[in-house]
Amino acid sequence: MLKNASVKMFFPRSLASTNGLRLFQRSIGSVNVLQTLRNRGLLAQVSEPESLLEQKLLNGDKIGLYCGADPTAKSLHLGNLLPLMVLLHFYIAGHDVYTVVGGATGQVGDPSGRSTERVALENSERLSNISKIQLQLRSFFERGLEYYNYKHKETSAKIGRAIHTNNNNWWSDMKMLDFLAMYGRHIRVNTMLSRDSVSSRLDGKDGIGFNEFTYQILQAYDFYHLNKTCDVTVQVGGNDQWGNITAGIDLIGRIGTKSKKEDHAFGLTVPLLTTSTGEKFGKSAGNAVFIDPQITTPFEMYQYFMRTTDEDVGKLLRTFTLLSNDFIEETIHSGSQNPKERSAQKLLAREVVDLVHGVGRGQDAETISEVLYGTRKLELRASDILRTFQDAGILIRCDRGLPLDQIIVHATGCSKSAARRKLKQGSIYIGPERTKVLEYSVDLESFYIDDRVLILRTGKQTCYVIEIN
Ligand SMILES: Nc1ncnc2c1ncn2[C@@H]1O[C@H](COP(=O)(O)OP(=O)(O)OP(=O)(O)O)[C@@H](O)[C@H]1O
Ligand SMILES: N[C@@H](Cc1ccc(O)cc1)C(=O)O
Repeated sequence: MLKNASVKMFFPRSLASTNGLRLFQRSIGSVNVLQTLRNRGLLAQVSEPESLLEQKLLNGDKIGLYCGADPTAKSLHLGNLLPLMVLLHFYIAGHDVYTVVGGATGQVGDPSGRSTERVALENSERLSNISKIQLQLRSFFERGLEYYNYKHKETSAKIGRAIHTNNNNWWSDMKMLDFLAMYGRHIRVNTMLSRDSVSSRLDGKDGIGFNEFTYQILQAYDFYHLNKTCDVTVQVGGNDQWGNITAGIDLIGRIGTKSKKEDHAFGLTVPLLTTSTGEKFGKSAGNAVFIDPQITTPFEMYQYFMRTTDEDVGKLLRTFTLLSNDFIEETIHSGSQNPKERSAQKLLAREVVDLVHGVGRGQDAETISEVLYGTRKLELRASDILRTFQDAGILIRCDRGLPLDQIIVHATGCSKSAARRKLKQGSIYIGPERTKVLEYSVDLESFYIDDRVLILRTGKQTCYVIEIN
């Protein structure tokens, strides 16, 4: 949580509002979604025959796609959103998307991309993670659609269906003997051994546990099950999931389904979002930005994107928003005339917060940023400031009539003598105009915004918003 907004400085200026069709990704309909994804840098690998999938899309065929997430944490993070963005593009183009929370697979542990075995979670923790992640998956598509509709006012898009499920639904009644008898012969151990997630562990001194070794079979069967029961033909995941996804394609290919023998299953992977040092951005690397507002507040997410470098901002705008590539290019080009404004970063931060936390939350985060950083003359009303700071959990309350030294003590937690020292040293500024004050006995009334809000700055870096009751 943000602790009363101790801040790093950046100085964005407001960018003109981005509503309107011109700015936005068009409804895709029979347009080739694969090409859209490629243009946005959202495709790492597509399984063959790629041209067949492309043709289906161009024919206007409706397809079913899925992506899974294991309940290994309380919350999804930004890295997990990449494959979900791919599903969102298909969803708004009229295709059906399925999400699978790994109630069953989460008990086993995916070895993909890891050099050590996962630590098993307590049942209670896993169950709690499952319900939180299910809610997040549902809300991602609801908010994604809301975000899309808000911007794309001209036509009602041809939306598909978003269906959310848990692989425990089909694994809980599965008997081991039945599974081995029915599917064991279709699964080749030599292929399993050759997958990166397994082969990379075979030479290490700890090897790999049987649980993690069999993980690919579970995910392969999930794909087979969804293919058979819901007509899902495409699985989407991060590029580290390629082995598990192709295991599913192999299984579907070997067993086939009577009704649609000619039907192929496909895999699409997204490039892994990495840190500047090339590490996968996620839970295991401990560098995740979570989408649960209790863990990473919308304002912290906004700040995270505001810190994007000029080199990365275009890529992230294409990845994490539905704004059209033309509009993104235009923004970056006009932003480069005045780099201090960081207008592309500001657009990115506002759009992603809107998409993840709901339309309007990006503007709220921008409001907080303007108050905290005093980037321009403050024209906000007290009610807007109070609501946004209250929602962000960083509003401080004080009784009317308290002298300034006591307000400083209350806001910062320092001692009364330290507060008076700060005043004497000239490091206290108050009010929207950042007026330097040296005396604790100063009359505060004239510095209040709408007679209810006091902005207090201690030094250049830290700002507090105080509601005067
Ligand atoms: N940094 C990332 N970039 C792109 N996709 C990612 C990233 N991190 C996770 N994913 C994808 O999100 C989906 C769900 O992943 P999962 O729930 O296992 O999270 P994870 O962060 O990969 O977990 P862990 O770090 O514990 O391995 C998978 O398809 C995975 O490839
Ligand atoms: N193995 C995936 C999660 C997943 C689970 C079940 C599936 O059917 C698909 C994907 C991961 O760890 O990222």
